[in-house]
Amino acid sequence: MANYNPNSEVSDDETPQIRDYKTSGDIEVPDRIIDQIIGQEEAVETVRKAAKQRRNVLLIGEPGVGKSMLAKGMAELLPPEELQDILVYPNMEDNQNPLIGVMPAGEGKNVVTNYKVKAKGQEERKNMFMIAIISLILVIGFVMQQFLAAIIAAGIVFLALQQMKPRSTVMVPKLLINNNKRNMAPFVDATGAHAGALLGDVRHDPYQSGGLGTPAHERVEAGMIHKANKGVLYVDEIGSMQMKTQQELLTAMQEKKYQITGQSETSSGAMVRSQEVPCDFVLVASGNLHVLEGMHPALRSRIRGYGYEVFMKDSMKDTEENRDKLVQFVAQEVKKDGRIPHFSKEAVAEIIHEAQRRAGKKDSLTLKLRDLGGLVRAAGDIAKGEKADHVTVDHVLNAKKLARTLEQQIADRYIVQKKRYRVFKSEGGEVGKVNGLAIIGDRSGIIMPIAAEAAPAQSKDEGKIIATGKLGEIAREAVQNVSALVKKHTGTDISNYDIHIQFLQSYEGVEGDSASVSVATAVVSALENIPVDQSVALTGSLSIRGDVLPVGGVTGKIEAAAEAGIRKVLIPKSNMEDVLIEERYRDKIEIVPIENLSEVLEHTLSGKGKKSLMDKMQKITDMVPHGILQKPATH
Ligand SMILES: Nc1ncnc2c1ncn2[C@@H]1O[C@H](COP(=O)(O)OP(=O)(O)OP(=O)(O)O)[C@@H](O)[C@H]1O
Repeated sequence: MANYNPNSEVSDDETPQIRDYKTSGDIEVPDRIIDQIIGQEEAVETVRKAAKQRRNVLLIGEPGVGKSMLAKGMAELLPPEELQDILVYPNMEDNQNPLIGVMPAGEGKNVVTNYKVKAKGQEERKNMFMIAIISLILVIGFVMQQFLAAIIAAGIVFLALQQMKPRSTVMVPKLLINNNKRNMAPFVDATGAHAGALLGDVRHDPYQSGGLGTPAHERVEAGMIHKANKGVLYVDEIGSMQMKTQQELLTAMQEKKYQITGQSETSSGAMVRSQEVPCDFVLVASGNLHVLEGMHPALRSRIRGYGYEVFMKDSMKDTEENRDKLVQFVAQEVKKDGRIPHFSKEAVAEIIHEAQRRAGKKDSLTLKLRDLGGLVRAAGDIAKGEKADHVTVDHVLNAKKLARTLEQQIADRYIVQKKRYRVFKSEGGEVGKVNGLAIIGDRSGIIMPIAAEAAPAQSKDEGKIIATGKLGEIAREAVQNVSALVKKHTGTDISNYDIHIQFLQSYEGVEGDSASVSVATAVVSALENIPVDQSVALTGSLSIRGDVLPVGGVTGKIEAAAEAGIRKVLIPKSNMEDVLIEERYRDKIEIVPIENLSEVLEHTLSGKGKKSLMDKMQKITDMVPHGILQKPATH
């Protein structure tokens, strides 16, 4: 693995020497979608196997990691020679039950053409007959010098024949599924489709009686399950599909054929029901883990029993081989976009650097490639706007500033607003108030100020923990965890107090489980009446033993703290290797690794009372060397 230090500026010798190329334009992009999928080797392998055996697949994973790409790739692997055309014929015996014809792809069009020729011939013969009769009447009338009578008689005969003229006996079938000239099995994305679009429908006809209406067979519309016959039917977020529709989907999957009927009960289409229409598709369902909750159990068990379930990766190891794949990814995205210039080698390296940052953990590269593709396009647009020959590092850096996600923009606004209204401070000391850190969305950090107040318990039996809002549960848990520690080591019994916890102006989308260390600090400060240094912000999850456990999104949190003017940030020691903050923040903020609550208090508490509390704790630590409150490390 090349010694690529992401925390330093990209320079020549740090640029991954992955391939001999000048710009991404020199990189070959594979033709097949399946070969373009990066970092999901197991999933690709499974899909290859599933395609061979025509098995259904359930893909579970984060958004934008390549689920729909895999489904498309699978369609490419299915044999196109099996494709069929499907025709709907009128049923002379039962108009409401149109007949279905299936033939190899390409033949359907010829059949319809033959029928049209026949129908046209029949129509022409009928018209000739009518013209002959009318001409005869007119000739006889003229010969008998009865002009008016002849014209009237011709008119009456014309109308009578028109009225009596039987409907053409040759009714042209409708080409329901046309696979003519298709060189790949169909890929049909049925995400969010309603029942009619998915299962087929029969259109309403207001003139259904009296012979004026459109024949039933012409009103039959194929559903996506039929269009996906011999190909792939892809349904993302399958759990949000109505249960009844999922049930019907399962039936179609098992039977491999499904009758088409009008989906609306009040429509005349509901009276029509076609013969069974083939729908021999492979289902590729996808979504995140929550999707399983909304999934019909029988459908899930069908896939489990007769198919494959795949959990997609959201990051890959940071190896030279995998960085190579990201080079290919950049080339692919540029080619797919078709309008932006190619990337210089250094600009590609900057994208790889961003992939490392976005992975949020040590030695990893993100596989949330839809988002990374967004950065590629944004940088490309900037370069194109400047009429540059290729995209440079500066273009990528500018794109990172400009193409901020919604969550990043919300996070920025939060910082500005909270600063303006002084919801948090970045200097001085305050009792019971802590600058916690949280993440919104994927990786955007925000300051989440937490305030605690301790008052003697109102109830005689036991004090209460009063914490409201979405994060209340986390606060209660954190206080419960810390209560044993506090009692044992400071002598203060939390149960004698009512503890109020408030997340100041917290945002609903915040992931809060990493706030427990901050909550505990706020509570200790409030109970002991010792101020907390407001130039410090912290994140970490607290165990009941007082250990600080790792959390997610440390890079985003540290950057948010630096942005907010905080000078020191405490993060779990085990997260240190996940830190990949941008160069511009490096001198602004000190990052301190913490392992236990003692260290947290050592770095956060300030002023009067701190020394005596720490001394008290130190004594106990000396007595219990491997206890919960270990000796604070010196940093
Ligand atoms: N593993 C990957 N390899 C290459 N490109 C990828 C990969 N994952 C995502 N992409 C890029 O991101 C785009 C979106 O990916 P895709 O639609 O397959 O994601 P998804 O997992 O289906 O997401 P969602 O569930 O939100 O639809 C792709 O068109 C491709 O440009």
